[in-house]
Amino acid sequence: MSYVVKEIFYTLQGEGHRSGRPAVFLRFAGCNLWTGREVNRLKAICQFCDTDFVGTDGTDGGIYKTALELGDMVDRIWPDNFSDRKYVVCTGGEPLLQLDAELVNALHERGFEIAIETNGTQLPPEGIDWICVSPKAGAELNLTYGNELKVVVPQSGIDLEYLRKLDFENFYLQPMENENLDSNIKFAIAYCLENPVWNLSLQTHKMIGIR
Ligand SMILES: C[S@@+](CC[C@H](N)C(=O)[O-])C[C@H]1O[C@@H](n2cnc3c(N)ncnc32)[C@H](O)[C@@H]1O
Ligand SMILES: Nc1nc2[nH]cc(C(=O)O)c2c(=O)[nH]1
Ligand code: SF4
Ligand SMILES: [Mg+2]
Repeated sequence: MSYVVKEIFYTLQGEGHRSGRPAVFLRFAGCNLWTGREVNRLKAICQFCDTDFVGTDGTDGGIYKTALELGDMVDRIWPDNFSDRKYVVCTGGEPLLQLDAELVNALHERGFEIAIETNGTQLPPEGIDWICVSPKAGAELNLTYGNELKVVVPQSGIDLEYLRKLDFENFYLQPMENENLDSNIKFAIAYCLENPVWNLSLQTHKMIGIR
């Protein structure tokens, strides 16, 4: 199995429960909820995406022919030493269109703890260490368990009362970045204060100017 990768980079997790944690981000190309092309955005199931996941032209992007080859590249990007803290966040695009048992094994063999950021439409291979699901209105939610549920708000057609009963350890609301960001933040704050199961997740990497 080969892997189509947009980019690989080392940064701090900006969002959710583990925000602030150093991680290699492995961004796969392609998504099942949007082509990634602006001309198709308004026809997409997911219309608010903030990410360019088309093609292989990012840092260390490319088509990796084997899990071993991709595992080696991720390992090369982790700093020397600190081998007990190795952490990779698989994202995209939709990582579960490509992440398979072979790649999970290759990353584990190199000492990585493996996280995913997923839209929840696909089921994961076994062994992923940290699952963050971010459901999308109008898309089937098939992955209903994990470590964190991170809902971008507001989204019409998303039922937060239903979602908070699912089998997750942590529940986050993340304000949608668009022209209404300020009011989206206010909405998320008010909702968390009234429904304290929910915690606020801010996209901190955007505030501090890192990737
Ligand atoms: C680009 S997605 C890639 C992973 C996967 N496809 C997903 O949707 O979870 C990574 C995270 O960014 C969130 N996100 C995307 N666009 C956003 C926006 N405009 N504002 C806030 N969060 C956004 C997603 O909901 C998801 O939690
Ligand atoms: N710093 C940083 N943190 C992130 N957390 C989730 C991201 C993503 O695009 O999946 C992301 C990202 O793109 N950058
Ligand atoms: S599901 Fe994720 S990657 Fe796909 S378009 Fe939506 S936010 Fe972007
Ligand atoms: Mg991002």
